[in-house]
Amino acid sequence: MEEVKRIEELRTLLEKLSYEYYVLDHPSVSDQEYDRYMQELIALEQKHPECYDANSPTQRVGGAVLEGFEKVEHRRMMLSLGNVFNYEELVAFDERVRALEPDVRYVVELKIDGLAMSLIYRDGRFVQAVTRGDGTIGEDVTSNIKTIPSIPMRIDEPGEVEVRGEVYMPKASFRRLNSEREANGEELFANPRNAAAGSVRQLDSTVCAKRGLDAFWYYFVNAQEHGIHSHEEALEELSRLHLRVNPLRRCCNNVDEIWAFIEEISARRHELPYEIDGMVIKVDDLNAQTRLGTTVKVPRWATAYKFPAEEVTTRLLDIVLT
Ligand SMILES: NC(=O)c1c(N)nc(OC2CCCC2)nc1O[C@@H]1CCC[C@@H]1O
Repeated sequence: MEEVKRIEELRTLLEKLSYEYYVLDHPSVSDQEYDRYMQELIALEQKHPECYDANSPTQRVGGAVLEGFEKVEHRRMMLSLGNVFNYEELVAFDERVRALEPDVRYVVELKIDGLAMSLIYRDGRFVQAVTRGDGTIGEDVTSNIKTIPSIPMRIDEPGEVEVRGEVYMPKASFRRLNSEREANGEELFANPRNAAAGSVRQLDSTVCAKRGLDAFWYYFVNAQEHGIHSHEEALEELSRLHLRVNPLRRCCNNVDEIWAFIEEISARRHELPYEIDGMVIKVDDLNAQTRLGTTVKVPRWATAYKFPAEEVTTRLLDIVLT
């Protein structure tokens, strides 16, 4: 009986250590100690097959190679974003919003250049990951998304929880992958976004596991049913559930505050360890979002400011030099 209790103890401990390392970036034990606990759990699980749990820390990688990806219909459409390209268009967006919501407050986030993803948890356990696809129908890429160590396999929230965010390939992973491919005479990926998309579409999750993907989560579906009233609160709730949320964001009360943040980030985006292709400006209050609604595919309560396209050379230099 002791060993079965130790299995649950180790699962909980390894989840905590994983959270500290991959989400807080503040490990409390050495890699060697982490590996010792993992080896102990693997050995105990082999002795007790009756304790098998697909959400155990030992089950992130491996499993069968898939024939293809199941199509999945999203409960709620995964929206895309309209774009603005300059200050004047940003002012026009704000005026359209303010016509309905005079006291609007925004949350401005980085626009991670990856691929949109939906995670489904049921009764506190990760059950499925689905790509955005066309917004209505996506693909089940659960086995690949399980390999991303910053994504918790268990959360402290009952019932059905869906969160959405962006899976991306950090610049360091991209450089390493392309130098390996170059050494093997393989075709290189053009950019981290393509490399992330190609990795998530691997039929063999052990390949995806080696690609060093990560993710930021930015949307709590049905947040209002969980007593959440604003986007900022939703992000804080995602953090409380141990999901990895990007801290580089700012609440803004007007266009000039938004523009100041855009200029600040634009100046330092080459230092970031991941690629961004703009900023996302969202109305903070969830009731105001509902009142503003959406068009066919994009919200009226959010827009993306896109950075001006860069010379190819600077982009390549950026990836090589940083
Ligand atoms: N790429 C991003 O970092 C990002 C973000 N920070 N926030 C959102 O908010 C969604 C919520 C409803 C409409 C857009 N979307 C993002 O990316 C979108 C998802 C689909 C197309 C864009 O990549």
